[in-house]
Order: sequence, then structure tokens, then C-alpha cells
Amino acid sequence: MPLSPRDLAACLLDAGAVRLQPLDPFTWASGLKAPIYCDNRQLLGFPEARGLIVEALVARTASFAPTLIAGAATAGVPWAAMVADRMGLPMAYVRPTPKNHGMGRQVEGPLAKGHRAVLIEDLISTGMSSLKCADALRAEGAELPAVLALFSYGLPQAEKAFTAARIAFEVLGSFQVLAEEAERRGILDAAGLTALKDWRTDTVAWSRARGGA
Ligand SMILES: O=P(O)(O)OC[C@H]1O[C@H](OP(=O)(O)OP(=O)(O)O)[C@H](O)[C@@H]1O
Ligand SMILES: O=C(O)c1cc(=O)[nH]c(=O)[nH]1
Repeated sequence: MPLSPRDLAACLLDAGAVRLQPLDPFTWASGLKAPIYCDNRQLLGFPEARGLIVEALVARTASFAPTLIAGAATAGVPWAAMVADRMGLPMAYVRPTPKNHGMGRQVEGPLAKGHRAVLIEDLISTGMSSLKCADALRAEGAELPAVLALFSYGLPQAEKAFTAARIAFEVLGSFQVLAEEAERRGILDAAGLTALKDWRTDTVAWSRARGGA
């Protein structure tokens, strides 16, 4: 059976990957402050869950008929490596910025030019990191039909950014289902639920009120 968003939420909660700290917010890569942090990297320590996730990524990836699998550094790289290995395809990885010594490359591995690439990312918040990698792949001459990620918060700024960049993105799991599963398991108490609800009402205002971007 394919991995559902609820299965992914279960994997994340079982792995202890989800942390809630409304009173001591996390700073995200974008500079936003948030009450939640989803550390997908924890999934790497669970071979069974990891295998199911890779299988789901392979199925989605295959539908785009890529000739190259690219990983967004750093957290997307292990997933891209496992997918590329299962599919018997070349793999590259993309740094957030070009390396400032050595070969000075942003896309590392085979030249992306002429390839039809799928970019694999672990998580999408604002989409900024994935889209920087997407730009680099396109600048090197790759066609990029899609970005695939394990999880997305479903923030409107991400939707807008991907639409503007004309790149499809697909995810295995969402914040909404994760929050539902956490509530079902009794992990989210009333205070946690209220904090997440307040945050979701306006994530940017919530962040600014706490000194974030
Ligand atoms: O959609 P965004 O707003 O860009 O946020 C998501 C990005 O943030 C995290 O990466 P981080 O920069 O923490 O680095 P890492 O991948 O090296 O852990 C995550 O792995 C995504 O790449
Ligand atoms: O936006 C981020 O930086 C971010 C959020 C999150 O929940 N997990 C993560 O790894 N990064």
C-alpha cells in the first residue's frame, strides 16, 4: 500500500522528529520564528520507515521520467541518494550557494545540462531553499519538471513561489495531517493546540511578534 500522509505523520511522531516550543520558538532557515520544528533527519535512523519513504519517493519520482535525481543540500541529499540508487539513475546535489573554492560549483556531480531532473528536498517551509536549488539546476541547463519533498507546512508563500517559478511540487505529508495525528495520539494538549492555531492564523505576524523575519 502506498505511504499516506497519515503514515508519514506516524513515522515522524514515532521517530520523535516533531518538537513543539511555543514559548521558546525555533528559528527557521528563512528567519521566520515558529512554534514547531519537524526534524525529518531523525527518520534516517529508522530503516523500516526510511524504506517506506524511499519507496513512496521513487513512485512519485518515476512519474516524471527523470534522467537525473538531484538532492537539495543538506537534508535532501540522503533521500536523493537512496532514490537514485533504487532507480539506477545518476545523482547530483545542489548547494544553497556556489562553493567559494575548488571548482566553485553549486550543482555537484554530473553536469545537469541536458538532463531532466527531479529535485528531492526533505522539507518545504517557504520554499526558498528548494527554489534556490531549482534555479541552479535550470541555470546549468537542466529541465526541472518537479520538486519532491517529504513534508510541507502548506504555507501560502511556498505555493506562490512555486507557482511563480512554474515548478510543480509534490509532498508525502502535510502539517495539517501531522497536527491531526498528534492530536489523535494525545500528544497535543489544549495549550499546544491553541499555540498552533494562533500561529497558523498568521505565521508571519506570529513570527514578527517574536523577533523573527
Ligand atoms: O522552505 P524553506 O523556508 O527554505 O525551509 C526549508 C529548508 O530548511 C531546512 O534546511 P536548512 O537550511 O535548515 O539546512 P539543512 O538542509 O542543511 O539541514 C530544510 O531542510 C529545507 O531545506
Ligand atoms: O524552515 C525550516 O528551516 C525548517 C522547519 C522545520 O520544521 N524543519 C526543518 O528542518 N527546517
